[in-house]
Amino acid sequence: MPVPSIDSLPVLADKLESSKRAAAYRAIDENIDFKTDKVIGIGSGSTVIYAAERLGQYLKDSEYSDLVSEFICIPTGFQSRRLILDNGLKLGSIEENSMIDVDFDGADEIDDDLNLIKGGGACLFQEKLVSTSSKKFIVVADYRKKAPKYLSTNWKSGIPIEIVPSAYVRVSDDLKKLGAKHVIVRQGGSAKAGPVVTDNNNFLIDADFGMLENPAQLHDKIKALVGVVETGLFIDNASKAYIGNADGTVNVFTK
Ligand SMILES: O=C(CO)[C@H](O)[C@H](O)COP(=O)(O)O
Repeated sequence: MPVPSIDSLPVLADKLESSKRAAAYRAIDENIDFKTDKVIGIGSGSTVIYAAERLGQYLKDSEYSDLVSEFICIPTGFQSRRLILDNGLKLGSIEENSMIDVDFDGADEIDDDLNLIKGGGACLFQEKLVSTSSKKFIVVADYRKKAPKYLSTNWKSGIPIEIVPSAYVRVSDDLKKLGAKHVIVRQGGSAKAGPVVTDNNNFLIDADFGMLENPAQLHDKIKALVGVVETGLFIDNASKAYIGNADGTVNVFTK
């Protein structure tokens, strides 16, 4: 079955979903070299669902199927493993494939320099492991994610930080000393009494530092705290961002 052209797709009733699908489909169409790429990163969240779906469409197209069936897809967590398997793609591990050709992932906020806040879906450590192991890291997102200037303008939940569970009091105190206005250990809400536990059996802290004029410097300071595994600030990592609009058009930002 040939890969459907983006223009021929039925319009989705939900404009936000349309924008995510348009961004992810175009990102896949324009950033995989089907002849030379072999190892593909598949991130987490609701937008990357459409990236895995598009790759699944290529798998069913006889012109591409032999090549795509040989692709090894590297997940960034439990949800992304399922996306790979549910779309018929070959699941691989980062232990066996430490060099990734191209990675597709979502973001919670994106600034003009393509610095990102990630971790809204609690997968930031594996997302960073995969994105920083990739020759190209392509961000797929909807129109709500572009910061007018500074990160933490639209994303108000704070910077997600993965921490070793026993260090949560110490790291919370240290983050306040670094200037965080509000620090919480992320809770499971009605789905779980107590903290969210990541795919790596760690906790997450969301730390609100207000708008970030120098995200690189803040990342370095947080990363240096004892107990911090990784921060959700992705600095100088993304190669391009595909941001879908409500009308189905897509803006592409390049570094
Ligand atoms: O960082 C993430 C998960 O840890 C996601 O990529 C981020 O939250 C974006 O998700 P969505 O595409 O659902 O907006």
